[in-house]
Amino acid sequence: TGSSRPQRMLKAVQKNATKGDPQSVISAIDYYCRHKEWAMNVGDEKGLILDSVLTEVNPSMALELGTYCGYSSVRIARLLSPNSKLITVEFNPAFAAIARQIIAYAGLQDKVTIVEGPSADLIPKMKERFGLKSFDFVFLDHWKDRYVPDTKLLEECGLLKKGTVLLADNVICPGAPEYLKYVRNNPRYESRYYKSYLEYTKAEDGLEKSVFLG
Ligand SMILES: O=C(NCCCCCn1ccnc1)c1cc(-c2ccc(F)cc2)cc(O)c1O
Ligand SMILES: [Mg+2]
Repeated sequence: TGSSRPQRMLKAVQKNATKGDPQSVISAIDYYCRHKEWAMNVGDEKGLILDSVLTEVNPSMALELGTYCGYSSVRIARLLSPNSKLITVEFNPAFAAIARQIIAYAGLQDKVTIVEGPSADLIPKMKERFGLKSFDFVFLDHWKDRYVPDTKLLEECGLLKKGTVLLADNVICPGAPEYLKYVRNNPRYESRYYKSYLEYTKAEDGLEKSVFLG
């Protein structure tokens, strides 16, 4: 059997990026996925919006739901202050194995913890496992029908505090209509849509930024 798309992406990073240089890892993946083989990374255009929101929030504790190959983990971790951390949740062990190698290649392994398993099971264990009180920033990029239940779970587990920023990928394509309804009609959130494009394509997509009001 041949290689997988994530394995080919890792090879492209090892071939074209410089070890310990996160920006070169990001550029190598974006080049590969734009010119060789599409893949579901947040990508360079939506990535710039992610960067700007991150710089504004400057989180101490960040959570990512949906690691895939670690592209957005690298984008997030490269912008974190010293002693700040990213926890990223991946359901698929094969994805997690590649992500671990790509994050390590970028030299960001000390800032990122990858946890494997269903977010529904892992979220309620976060406080005890990582000794954390709450997250300042959450990037939602996993199964689109899990955005609402996992947001409710984060609320119920007391993992959101006043001012926590949720940023959701793909709210247009593939789409997360229930999530948009949930955060936009909810007095506990202040929401805003950032129009952009589906990674490496001309199709519309965008990010929804929602501030938890406590
Ligand atoms: O499905 C996506 N992501 C979830 C992957 C599995 C998550 C597993 N997991 C991790 C933790 N808990 C569960 C996704 C899809 C697309 C897309 C867009 C157009 C198209 F034609 C095909 C696909 C674009 C994205 O940007 C995406 O993020
Ligand atoms: Mg996505």
